[in-house]
Amino acid sequence: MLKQIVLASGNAGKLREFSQLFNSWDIEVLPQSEFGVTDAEETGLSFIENALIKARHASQVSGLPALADDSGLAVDALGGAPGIYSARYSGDGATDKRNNIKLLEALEGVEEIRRSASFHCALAFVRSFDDPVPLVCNAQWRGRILSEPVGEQGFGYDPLFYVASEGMTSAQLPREVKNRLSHRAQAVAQFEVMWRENMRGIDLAGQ
Ligand SMILES: O=c1nc[nH]c2c1ncn2[C@H]1C[C@H](O)[C@@H](COP(=O)(O)OP(=O)(O)OP(=O)(O)O)O1
Ligand SMILES: [Mg+2]
Repeated sequence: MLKQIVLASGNAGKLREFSQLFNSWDIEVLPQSEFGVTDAEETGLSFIENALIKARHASQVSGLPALADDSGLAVDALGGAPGIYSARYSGDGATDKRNNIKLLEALEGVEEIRRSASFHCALAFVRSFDDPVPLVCNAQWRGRILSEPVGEQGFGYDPLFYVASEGMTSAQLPREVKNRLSHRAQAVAQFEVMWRENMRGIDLAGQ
């Protein structure tokens, strides 16, 4: 029987990537919206704390195991900002576009060699809302922030994130390439190892 887990995210770009990343798994990963789960307040001080908050919230509302992703962009020249505040960087009513504009303003005049940055992704998986032994993983992807957006694919800060090994931004990468290299892809690969070690033979919420 197909096992169901809730994906604790309201971000359409992430949900698209996860549906591809989990494509070959024998579990059904359903977005939190299908269970009426609304956004949790991200009050943590780290990606992993926020991922846990989101996963526990989605599990509590849905009654199912839940997986959450908390991710963001840390720019070295900005002391790691916007970091866990990446989605809220441009304040109330923040959008990807406004966040990108704010980032370009913050980096105005900063020379190319000092524009290094990392995407971070923390994943948290809980079997139930009060799971005392969640599965957690963390990964990062190094790049450099361009001076103007390039590319139409992906979401968030992708048009500004230049990936040297590919010679293009993550918004220009074919999605299967982003889904091989990205912080999220690497975190899911770690998660797959943990899943195999920890979940073998475990009944998911009695399913
Ligand atoms: O691969 C990525 N490519 C580009 N940008 C990215 C990526 N991964 C995270 N990001 C940016 C988007 C957002 O500004 C922040 C995530 O914030 P984060 O709170 O984890 O997600 P969110 O609020 O959009 O949705 P949700 O919390 O429901 O999962 O980092
Ligand atoms: Mg969020």
